Amino acid sequence: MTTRKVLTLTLVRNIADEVLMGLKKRGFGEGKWNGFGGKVEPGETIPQAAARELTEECGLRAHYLTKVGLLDFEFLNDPVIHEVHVFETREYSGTVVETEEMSPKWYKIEDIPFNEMWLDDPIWFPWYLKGGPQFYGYFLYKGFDTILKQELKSTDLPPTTTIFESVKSQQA
Ligand SMILES: COc1nc(N)nc2c1ncn2[C@H]1C[C@H](O)[C@@H](COP(=O)(O)OP(=O)(O)OP(=O)(O)O)O1
Repeated sequence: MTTRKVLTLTLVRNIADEVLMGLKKRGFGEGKWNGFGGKVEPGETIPQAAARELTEECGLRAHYLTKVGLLDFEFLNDPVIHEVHVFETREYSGTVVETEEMSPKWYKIEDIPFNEMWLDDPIWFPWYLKGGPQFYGYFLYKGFDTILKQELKSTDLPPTTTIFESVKSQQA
């Protein structure tokens, strides 16, 4: 029987259209560049978890988060499926800082370090970058270096946005 671990992954874009990536310093995905995120804790909504993880991992507070996609990762002989909710923000406050978990760096789109990221990233990232409806992806991994099955499709859902009024009012 499988169980689902619900996780978030947030991509931050600046006015120069760069993407903030984080080099994971410990734990799952150590040594890989990724967006910012982690487990949804009891009592949190998924966007609240995404906002919290973003602040914990790179210091930024999102003014809003737009849900751009959903990714399911299954690992052969592992009953735990990673259900990863992917968000984007382009409005935030605070200063980018290195944390215990992540070393952040802005990347121009053409310089995103796909060869130092999860194998699935070069597959779905271009869908994210081109915009449009939310995407859905499924990846079956054998270990962490082989993808046995993959599916990526567009859904009919438009991107949905959660605005964090408390952050906005703190700015006023
Ligand atoms: C191969 O599967 C994955 N690919 C990609 N590109 N990203 C993934 C995959 N599986 C999970 N992720 C994302 C989702 C999260 O943003 C992180 C994992 O978060 P982490 O393990 O750090 O989350 P927590 O369990 O909350 O960890 P801490 O309690 O240590 O913060 O990677």
